[in-house]
Amino acid sequence: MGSHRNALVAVVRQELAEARGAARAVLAEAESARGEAQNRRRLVRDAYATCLNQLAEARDAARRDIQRRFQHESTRLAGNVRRLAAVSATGAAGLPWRMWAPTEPAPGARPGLLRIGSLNLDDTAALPALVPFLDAAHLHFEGTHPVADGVITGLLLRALGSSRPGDIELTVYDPEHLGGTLAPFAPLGISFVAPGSLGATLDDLVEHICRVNETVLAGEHQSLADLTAATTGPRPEPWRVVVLLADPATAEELTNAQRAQLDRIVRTGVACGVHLVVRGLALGDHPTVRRLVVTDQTATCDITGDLEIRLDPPPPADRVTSFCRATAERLRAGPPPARFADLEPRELWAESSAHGLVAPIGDATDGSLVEVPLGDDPPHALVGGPSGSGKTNLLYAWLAALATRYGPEELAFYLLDFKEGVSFARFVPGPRDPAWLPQVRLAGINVNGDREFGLAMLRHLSEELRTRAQAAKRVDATKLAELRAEDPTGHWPRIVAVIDEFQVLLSGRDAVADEAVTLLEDLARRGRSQGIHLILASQDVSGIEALWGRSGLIGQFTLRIALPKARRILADDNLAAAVIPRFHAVVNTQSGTSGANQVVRLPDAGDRLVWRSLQRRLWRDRPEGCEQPRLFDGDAVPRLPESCRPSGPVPDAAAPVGSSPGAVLGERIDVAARPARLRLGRMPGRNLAVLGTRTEEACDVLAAAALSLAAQGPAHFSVVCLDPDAARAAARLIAELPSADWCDVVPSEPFGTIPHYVLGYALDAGADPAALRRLLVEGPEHRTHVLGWWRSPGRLRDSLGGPGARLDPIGAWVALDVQGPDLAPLYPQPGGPAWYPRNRRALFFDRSVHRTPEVIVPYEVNSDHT
Ligand SMILES: Nc1ncnc2c1ncn2[C@@H]1O[C@H](COP(=O)(O)OP(=O)(O)OP(=O)(O)O)[C@@H](O)[C@H]1O
Repeated sequence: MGSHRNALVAVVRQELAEARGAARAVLAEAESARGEAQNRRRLVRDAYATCLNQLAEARDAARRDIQRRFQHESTRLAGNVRRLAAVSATGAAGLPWRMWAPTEPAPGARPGLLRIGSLNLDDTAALPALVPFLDAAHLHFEGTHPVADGVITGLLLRALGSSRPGDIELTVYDPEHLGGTLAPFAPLGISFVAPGSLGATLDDLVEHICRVNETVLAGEHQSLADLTAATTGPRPEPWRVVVLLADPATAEELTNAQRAQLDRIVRTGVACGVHLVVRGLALGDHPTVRRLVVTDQTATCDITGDLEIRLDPPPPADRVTSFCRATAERLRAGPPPARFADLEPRELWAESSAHGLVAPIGDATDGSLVEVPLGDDPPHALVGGPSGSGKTNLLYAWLAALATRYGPEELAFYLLDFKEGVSFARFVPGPRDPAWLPQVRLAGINVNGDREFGLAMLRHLSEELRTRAQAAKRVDATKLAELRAEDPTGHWPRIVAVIDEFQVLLSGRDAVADEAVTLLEDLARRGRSQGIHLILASQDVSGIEALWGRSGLIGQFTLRIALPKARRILADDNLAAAVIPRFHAVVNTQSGTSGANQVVRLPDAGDRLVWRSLQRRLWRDRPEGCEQPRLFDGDAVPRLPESCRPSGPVPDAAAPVGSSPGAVLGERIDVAARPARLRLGRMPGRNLAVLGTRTEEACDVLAAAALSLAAQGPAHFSVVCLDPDAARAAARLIAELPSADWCDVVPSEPFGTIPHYVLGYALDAGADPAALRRLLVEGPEHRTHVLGWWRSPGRLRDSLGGPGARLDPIGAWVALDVQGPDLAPLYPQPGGPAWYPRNRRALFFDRSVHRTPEVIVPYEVNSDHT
């Protein structure tokens, strides 16, 4: 029993021990799980906190970024809007009242927007609040009447101030105050509609719209705005602005018929330039109606939605009145004359000159531009007016109008001014401005002493005429348009040759005048069909009279332009030029007959800066290969071209010698500015005498001749200088020549294997006559030539042996300050050439090539060596 119990106890004990052990294990496991869970919870808590922090940071960063972007974008957009506003409401349309002044619109500019106040957006500077009006909208106001009236006053002043006087006709219906609300505008001659006459006014407006549609737009244009944009010149019809300031009681008085008329105007008015500004009357819905609701100092507009507009104060009444008075005064005086810029076309170089040249030179008294034609009829123009009457100005205006319409492929200018002055110098590159007018091929300035250059230009044009006539003949064309059609790839621009003070060319009974008249007659007669047009201008009635004597010539100049007080430009019984005011001109395309006059107001085209900016624009657009014009400046001394100087290695004595090297003596007075050359072949008489007392010029002629000869091949030079004043120039020349020696006397053994040139300075001062004679007579056969300077033809003869000495060995001469008759012994015709010495000009005669002598300009050779 006892053992049984003990065994049971042991079993129980065992089981209890096991259960305790199991419970302990479970407990340990639970505790470890709990520790783990607690750990996880801590981790999750920590992560959660971190996450919250990170999210807060990210949110703050995103918010800051959004705010920055918003700020940036709103500033940018506001800037855009401000810039847009600035171009949409320029000058009088947008300036604050304290700075306000009327501004004339640019030609062809469309009306913009008008400022009424400002828009305040968060964080950005205020933006201007603008509304459309002319050519765009009717305006309808609701709200406080006095505030609306102030806004209307401002809008009207801005619209009037940014358009031309007379471009807006104002009608006011103001039954409450009988016109008093807009009384400051009264000086403009506005129509006030009496109470009870509104119906008639609306009927009038409807009729006006019908008329504009029928006769002005005529189905060809959608609106007056389109028509104005398509044409140059003033607006065909003024805008009609009708202000209706009613009160609700009046509104009820509108009859059904009146309401219907008002609705018609709302629908059709804007296209025909009729605009309503209405306060106190209902206006039907239409896309052209803009609605503004005004309260005390603020407004909203359907364009800007809910944004609040802070209204500008109304303009001061005295400013409105003074503006209206000034405008009325300007209206009475007529429109201001066209400005230089008004002559410019909408598009540069868009015209073809195939059928002629048409360009405005100014405007008529009604403001429309007056276009002057040149082509088959009229082909040439005669311009006249006394000194200071504005001829140069007129030519500037005309040339600018032509040069902006016709590109260099269509038009070429040849410009010559015989006045003392440089009026055409602005068209060619200068020291301060490298630009030139791309159409100008040639410009002559300070030409008054050099009639030969006028002749050279006429010869050049004559040559061009011949080329064109031949080309036309080949393709059976009778005029330029046909030639251009047959030869589309050819370069056949119309040529306009302007000769200011042309009478200088024709004055005098000499060979220059005779040839000039012959060439002018030919150009005038045949130039018409070949696209060569002459514009002759003169202040001198005797010059014009010289033309009247030549009916063959004057008859071709059917276009006449007479400036104030011009005489004999128009027909004798046509007195228009005597009565026109300053800065006006009479344009007459019927040879000046009375009845064909057109009076033109000329713009001021003289401003150098304005001209320069126009010319720069044209110059930048010049086609590739457009060459710089040839400038002949009578006051400039040309430099010996580098190509005429020896350069590089000394010519090899074994190199071939040309059969007749050419000595360059000076610049020819011709269009190409070629050097005048004397051929020195192996023939008798191939020597040169430079005659005259002007040491410097004589030295320059000899130096240019010697240097140019040295540049052409191997040659030896012997320099004999018998005048101490020329010694310096002679020494300088020797220094530059590749092979030269200084001789005290004329060389006695002159003949060698290469050409030998004896340069004699002041040979009349004691050269041995026999040696000199032998050299002159026998030298050329042996390629030895004398290039000598004698101070007069008499002393030349003396140095060759005295009164009986023959001058045949002198085959060519250059005369400086020697009178024509003194040259008779060296000239084939009795009496000598017609020559009156001029500074820095010389007469060159080569017996073997010249029929008559040629005027040349001695080159400056050594100015850089002193
Ligand atoms: N339409 C114009 N508007 C304003 N000023 C003008 C106008 N036409 C000419 N002038 C001015 O009048 C002056 C004389 O004009 P311009 O030099 O053209 O006359 P001109 O007949 O060529 O005189 P001249 O033959 O003596 O040179 C210049 O100062 C010029 O600026």
